[in-house]
Amino acid sequence: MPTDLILALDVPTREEAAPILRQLRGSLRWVKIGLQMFTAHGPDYVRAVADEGFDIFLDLKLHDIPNTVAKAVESLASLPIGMLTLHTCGGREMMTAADAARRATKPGLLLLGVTVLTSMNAAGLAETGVAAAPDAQVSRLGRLAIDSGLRGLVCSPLEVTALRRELPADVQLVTPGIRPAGEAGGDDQKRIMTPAEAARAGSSYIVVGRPILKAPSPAEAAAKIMADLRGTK
Ligand SMILES: O=c1ccn([C@@H]2O[C@H](COP(=O)(O)O)[C@@H](O)[C@H]2O)c(=O)[nH]1
Repeated sequence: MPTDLILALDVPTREEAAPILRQLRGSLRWVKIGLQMFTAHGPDYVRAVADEGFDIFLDLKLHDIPNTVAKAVESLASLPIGMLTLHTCGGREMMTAADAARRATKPGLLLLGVTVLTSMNAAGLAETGVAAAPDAQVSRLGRLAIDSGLRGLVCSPLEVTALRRELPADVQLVTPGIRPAGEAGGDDQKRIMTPAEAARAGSSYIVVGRPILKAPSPAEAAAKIMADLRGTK
């Protein structure tokens, strides 16, 4: 399957998001609504963006005790979402409970396990008590997630080649940490690749926020990234 683009809609207001969505309607399928927009505008905003014709990736990165996460999945099941994230470091019991709730309430939902945030490097991991290198920790958490019933992961594109060797072929690998050539550095993302590199590595989807949102023309920036993705297939 060709790699597809997901726009991370990380802006403060609906008014700021509206012209960006208007420009991308018809060319872009997936929009990621994350903590910034969800905490400000809530479930109604998810419904509103879906009503505009976009598929929704709800990136809430759930991480709590198993019962609480399972109940959150049940509550979110009434929303028009196609993907939802939880943190794999919540452990096997939490992921199994979340997946059981998904099967019972919204079987078509793809639950994605966030492995190691793309803003973390080895030094950052070590500060949290994780001695493993990021790629080793991603492999460990990725295998645990798939073993717990999940069919998709969020990781850096740098880890995709190794995960493709280790995991079943149908596992969806969603990769933020994308920076177009010449745009690397100067922000919080640490484990990065260009769109074309991520596609060649085997990402199912790439997630891009600021390189599109802060571009003089978000529509042109997104079109360029989509052309880069098509050029790799
Ligand atoms: O490990 C992760 C998990 C999620 N994200 C999210 O992706 C986007 C990336 O946005 P950029 O502006 O392109 O950096 C953002 O919404 C993050 O919450 C991630 O970056 N890394």
